Amino acid sequence: MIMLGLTGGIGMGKSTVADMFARQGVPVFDADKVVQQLYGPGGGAVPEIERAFPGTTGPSGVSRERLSRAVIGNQDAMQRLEMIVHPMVQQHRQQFLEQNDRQRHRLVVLDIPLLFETGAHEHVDAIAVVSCSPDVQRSRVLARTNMEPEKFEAIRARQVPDAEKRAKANYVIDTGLSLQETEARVAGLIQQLVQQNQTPM
Ligand SMILES: CC(C)(COP(=O)(O)OP(=O)(O)OC[C@H]1O[C@@H](n2cnc3c(N)ncnc32)[C@H](O)[C@@H]1O)[C@@H](O)C(=O)NCCC(=O)NCCS
Ligand SMILES: Nc1ncnc2c1ncn2[C@@H]1O[C@H](COP(=O)(O)OP(=O)(O)OP(=O)(O)O)[C@@H](O)[C@H]1O
Repeated sequence: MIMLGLTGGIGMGKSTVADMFARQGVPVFDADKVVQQLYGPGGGAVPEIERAFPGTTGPSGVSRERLSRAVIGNQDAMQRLEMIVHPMVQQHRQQFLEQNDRQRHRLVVLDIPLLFETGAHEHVDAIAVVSCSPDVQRSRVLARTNMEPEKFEAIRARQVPDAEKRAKANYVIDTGLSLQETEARVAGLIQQLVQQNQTPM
């Protein structure tokens, strides 16, 4: 089974591209989705987050708005949050891999926003990075609700720069194109990876 790590800076199109893989039948592990579950009502991270950052959770789980205010731009706080969340995400990833290995899938995608930052890139077989120009990235991100230029810059400052990611990647997926064109490239990449791994289904 080939494990393809998929990553990219904020707003570069990682979730959109991960959906393209999933639509074409490739199992996708979505780290952000796991975090959403962990933060939801009764989620596994809620009690520890409340202990570390009092007042940031409630009956519907973690308030991302309040948690953002407590951690973004504060290195120590962000690190404490990561020490709570990342081991939980890793555990879910392990379960996903074991399940798909048993089912003998030839290719799986691990959609991990912080692939390099967390060292997860050392545990995958190949790396694909989604990338577009800084202008396109910025305009996509600032179009979101709950996003201001300062928050965008603070998040970006914590991420490995795009050029460095591209240099370390085996494949760069251009998301500055039309959705159709990017999807066609994803299809080509799947074909190439599956052909390389000729183990029986
Ligand atoms: C800081 C939080 C509350 C902000 O929530 P919000 O809903 O506003 O933003 P969202 O989660 O969509 O993230 C926006 C962008 O920031 C990036 N990002 C998230 N956490 C981090 C981090 N610890 N370091 C660098 N970039 C990060 C994401 O990849 C994305 O590109 C949230 O991102 C969080 O709890 N992060 C810690 C958990 C984590 O590291 N998640 C990343 C994947 S495991
Ligand atoms: N060719 C393309 N490939 C990917 N996304 C595109 C493309 N063209 C336009 N978009 C748009 O760009 C946006 C990318 O957002 P997306 O949520 O996928 O980014 P992300 O990298 O997952 O963000 P974050 O890291 O903040 O979670 C979407 O609204 C998507 O429709």
